[in-house]
Amino acid sequence: MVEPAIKIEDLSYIYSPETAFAYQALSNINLTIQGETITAVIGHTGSGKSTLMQLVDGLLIPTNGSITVGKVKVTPNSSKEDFAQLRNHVGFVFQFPESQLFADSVIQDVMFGPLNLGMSENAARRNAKEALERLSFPTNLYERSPFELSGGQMRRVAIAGVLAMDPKILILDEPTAGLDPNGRKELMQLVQQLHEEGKTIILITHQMEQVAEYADQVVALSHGQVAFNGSPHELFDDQSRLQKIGLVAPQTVRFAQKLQEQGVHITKLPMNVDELAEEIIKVKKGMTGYGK
Ligand SMILES: Nc1ncnc2c1ncn2[C@@H]1O[C@H](COP(=O)(O)OP(=O)(O)OP(=O)(O)O)[C@@H](O)[C@H]1O
Repeated sequence: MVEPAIKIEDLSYIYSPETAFAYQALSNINLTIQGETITAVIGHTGSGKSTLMQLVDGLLIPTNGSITVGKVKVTPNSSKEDFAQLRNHVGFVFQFPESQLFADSVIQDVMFGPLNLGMSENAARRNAKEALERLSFPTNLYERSPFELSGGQMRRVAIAGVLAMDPKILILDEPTAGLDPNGRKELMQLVQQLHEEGKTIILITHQMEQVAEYADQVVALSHGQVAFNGSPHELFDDQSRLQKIGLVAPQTVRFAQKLQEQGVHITKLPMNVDELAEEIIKVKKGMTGYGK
């Protein structure tokens, strides 16, 4: 059994506390995220997803409660070193991470994080090359300015910069935003591959298709609280709960539910197109059918 990667207990966060602008963004969050899983964090705009993930990455200090990642536990009274340790375990790929590229060359940009962690020049270069290779980034572009690259290539360089630090946990904030369909598919294949290599992945997303297809666990936030925590199947199976949190099931699920309304027996809610096709083939072969 894999250890929990992240344990969040009674976590609250208030922006600008004790001022006229004080705003409670998170209240009493209790969550466990298992290691080596893909967890989707979803919820309406302003529900608190980014705030929660910045806390998990040690970029914000909790107002109350605690976050434990491996042997590191941070509370409102933890030291700067504790927060720095948390950041060593967790890599955060921000939305549109390419906007944070800055170095003169691709390789220099990707080496920045490892060097910052105190690695030697050689070790940082090795890690950077490995990360770029893993992202199938062309070697002949390593010395190119990141600003001369295409949008998809820039995104890869930015992600490589985080991977080069080899974090056990990887948070990706809307990683496919702004990419074309091919770019989206390639990026999600990479996410799947990193997961298979043992990384714990947290995906902040508004795309229910991604949740259904890739997530093992889904955490839905609503107004700074956990409104749902379970499997995608459990989430999409309960239409009234979905409506209450303001979410819409992915098309494959809605299609199957429409068939169910017509009396067609569906053996399993399909989480992707392949599973939907399987269900339709079963109906066609008469293995299932009306009301069976
Ligand atoms: N620096 C800040 N100061 C004050 N309030 C903030 C700050 N950052 C975020 N908030 C507020 O906290 C709440 C949660 O914001 P957060 O960015 O975590 O939501 P989100 O779910 O990530 O939204 P989105 O999907 O739009 O990215 C929102 O009401 C937001 O306006």
